[in-house]
Amino acid sequence: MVKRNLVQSTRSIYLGLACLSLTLHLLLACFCLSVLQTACTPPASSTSSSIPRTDPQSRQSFSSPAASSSDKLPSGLQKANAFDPDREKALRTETDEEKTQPRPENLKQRVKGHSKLEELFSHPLYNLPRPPMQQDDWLLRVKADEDGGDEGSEEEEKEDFLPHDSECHTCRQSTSQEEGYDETTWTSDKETHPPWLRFHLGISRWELYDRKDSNLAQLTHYLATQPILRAVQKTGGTQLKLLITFPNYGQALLKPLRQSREAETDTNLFYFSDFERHNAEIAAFHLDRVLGFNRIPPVVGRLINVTSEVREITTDRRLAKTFFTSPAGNVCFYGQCEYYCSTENPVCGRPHMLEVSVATMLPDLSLAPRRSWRSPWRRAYSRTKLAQWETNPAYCDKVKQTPPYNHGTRLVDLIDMAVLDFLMSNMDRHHYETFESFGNQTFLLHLDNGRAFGRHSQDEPSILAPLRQCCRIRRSTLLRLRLLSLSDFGLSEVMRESLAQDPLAAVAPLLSEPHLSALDRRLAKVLAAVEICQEKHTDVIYDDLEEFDQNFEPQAV
Ligand SMILES: Nc1ncnc2c1ncn2[C@@H]1O[C@H](COP(=O)(O)OP(=O)(O)OP(=O)(O)O)[C@@H](O)[C@H]1O
Ligand SMILES: [Mn+2]
Repeated sequence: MVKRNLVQSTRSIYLGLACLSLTLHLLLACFCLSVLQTACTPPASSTSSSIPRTDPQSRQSFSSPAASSSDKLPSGLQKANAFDPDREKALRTETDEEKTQPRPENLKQRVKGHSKLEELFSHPLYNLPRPPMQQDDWLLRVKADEDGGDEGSEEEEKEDFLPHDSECHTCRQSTSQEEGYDETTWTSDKETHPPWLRFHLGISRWELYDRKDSNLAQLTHYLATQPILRAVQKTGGTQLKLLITFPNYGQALLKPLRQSREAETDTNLFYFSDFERHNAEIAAFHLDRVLGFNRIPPVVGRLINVTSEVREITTDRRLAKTFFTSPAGNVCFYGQCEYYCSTENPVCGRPHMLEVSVATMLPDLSLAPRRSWRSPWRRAYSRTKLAQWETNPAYCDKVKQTPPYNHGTRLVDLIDMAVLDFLMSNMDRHHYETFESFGNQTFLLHLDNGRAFGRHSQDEPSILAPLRQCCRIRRSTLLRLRLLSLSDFGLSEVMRESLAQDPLAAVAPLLSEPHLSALDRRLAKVLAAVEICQEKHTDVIYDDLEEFDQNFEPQAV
């Protein structure tokens, strides 16, 4: 009996021990699993840093060293994280956010692969070698540190960069901190400069900007998104426009929407009476770039709140006085200027939001003076008189003998401008400007394009008078025009694609289809005009490609 009890109790002890050992094994297994999982999951910071970034600014030197080093992660490491659900989610969120942002570079990515615009820009005619740059080929230079000491010179440089307030008559001068301006930390190091300053420092004797410079996309993004700290009326010219200032002292010229994009200019209206068009300013910048000129300061479209971004912040009393609420409940203003600044011609938000064009300001005149030239093909600006060039077919012979058109590239530069203006039907090119420091050896600034793209159903042959009368054209311009007339590219197609990069394209296309097809029709007319010239003359082509390789003549061009 005693023996039987002993056997039973021994059996239960063994059973208990077996259960205990099983529990311990289970616990050990759980512990191991959890430890192993932790070892496989990267720390939070490395998860986010391995996310591919499409934002070019995150690649810039402005980003922290940690962020930039993450871009250099070996591809194997990035692959190991590919199936992390959290990371996948974060990736999706970031991509969705980016999609909603009006970033030109995002749009560019979406069309990548079959982008006619990119194909065009990769053509040798859009990548012509420039002669080596001399010091005086740059418009501005960062002041050299004469003492050799870094710290002292930084202060000096900061002051050199500060914009002068030449346009501001009614506003206060005050310290930046009070007004909400950023503290400037710019040094002679290019990487510390905001996009507007890089643009200024990149202006050369030959062009306003380098199309391939990544700063161009940053500058347009900057213009489209920076908070507006100040808005005052801009003097000069005849129509209402504002000078706006951003927190890091960048400035831009703002032109408001005054008539719908579809409205064709009344044929009975004098060319100098038409309203300016905000979309014309934007489209002109794109057209000039597509033609390979790079002579228009970058312009973007933007939706602004006229109440919070103009009325409530303006220090311009003359402007503030003209605000009112329309019977429809929209906030309107009309400002003070020569043309259309009256209650009968208000600029109105819906009820607050207004489409505008925002153009980068050129360096202040005190830093980079400009010379204004009266165009020899200027219209009479009279209701009764005709200009000389309209009545004298041999007018160009006289111009060709007159400085500065008798020497260098000035005449073909003017003809480039006439081609641009004919394509967009701009009859308002009475003057043009150049940077004084470059003398006569420089490009022409194509400023003020607000009266372009007014009519699509008609072309204006008189705008081509300089080409028809002088029978002269730059070879590189002609070859690019021929390239753009080929079905592989198509001016209207590349323009449609280029304009789709603008933030306002999300509201409505910047140029309607009839305007785009007018571009193709007019391009054919320019090429026909050159052919007629070539039938009569032998010296039509100004060969600016002579010094380069002769292979620029593409087979089909
Ligand atoms: N991006 C710019 N940066 C600096 N100055 C500019 C810029 N655009 C225009 N300006 C200057 O401002 C002046 C007026 O601008 P704009 O010609 O666009 O005005 P406007 O009212 O259309 O003139 P107009 O009535 O003569 O057509 C120009 O002559 C030029 O000197
Ligand atoms: Mn104008």
